[in-house]
Amino acid sequence: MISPLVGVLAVQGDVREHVRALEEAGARAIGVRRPEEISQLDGLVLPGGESTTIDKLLRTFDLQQPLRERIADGLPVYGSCAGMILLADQVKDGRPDQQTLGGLDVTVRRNAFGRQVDSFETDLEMTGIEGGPVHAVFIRAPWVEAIGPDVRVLATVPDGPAAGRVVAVQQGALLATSFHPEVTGDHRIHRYFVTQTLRT
Ligand SMILES: NC(=O)CC[C@H](N)C(=O)O
Repeated sequence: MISPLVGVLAVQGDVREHVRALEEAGARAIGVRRPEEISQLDGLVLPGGESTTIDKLLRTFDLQQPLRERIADGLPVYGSCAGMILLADQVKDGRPDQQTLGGLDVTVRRNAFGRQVDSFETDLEMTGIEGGPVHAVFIRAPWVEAIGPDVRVLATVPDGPAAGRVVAVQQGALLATSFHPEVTGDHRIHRYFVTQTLRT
């Protein structure tokens, strides 16, 4: 079986960690920063970083339109943190001129966990991920505030001040987490995503 080719958007953010995690999950992984690199992909990861910066660079590098087209065509995409914001149709607390790629029928709130708990870690159960809880690392993370009818909630914060907040969702080929599995050495979410790229 030929392993799928999964791109990691490489304009800003923690690209290398995702490339490594995807390779360990059985994919061929490449950094993507040019429009002509998009058509060959079987899947794409939008990494964490700063969504306003990534948005600007997507437009500068003429990547926004081709990416929107491939997302509309059903390209499997996994967005983590800033990547979740980029996939969301609606953003609260974004910059006034902030745009997204969209496709995921959700409203996310940027930097939602507030200043006191900018960054935190917790263990959570995630639908579709077997073998026990996932260690979730949140870094100035968004959460999901509203979801459309076709969106499945895969994980919520189990306890603490943000208990019940939605932090992992899926809609068809689009997967998004508020947290960063690429920094934990646990590649089950990347494996889950790579499996999704084989289905389409
Ligand atoms: N770790 C992250 O990706 C942080 C996301 C960042 N706060 C943003 O709004 O884009």
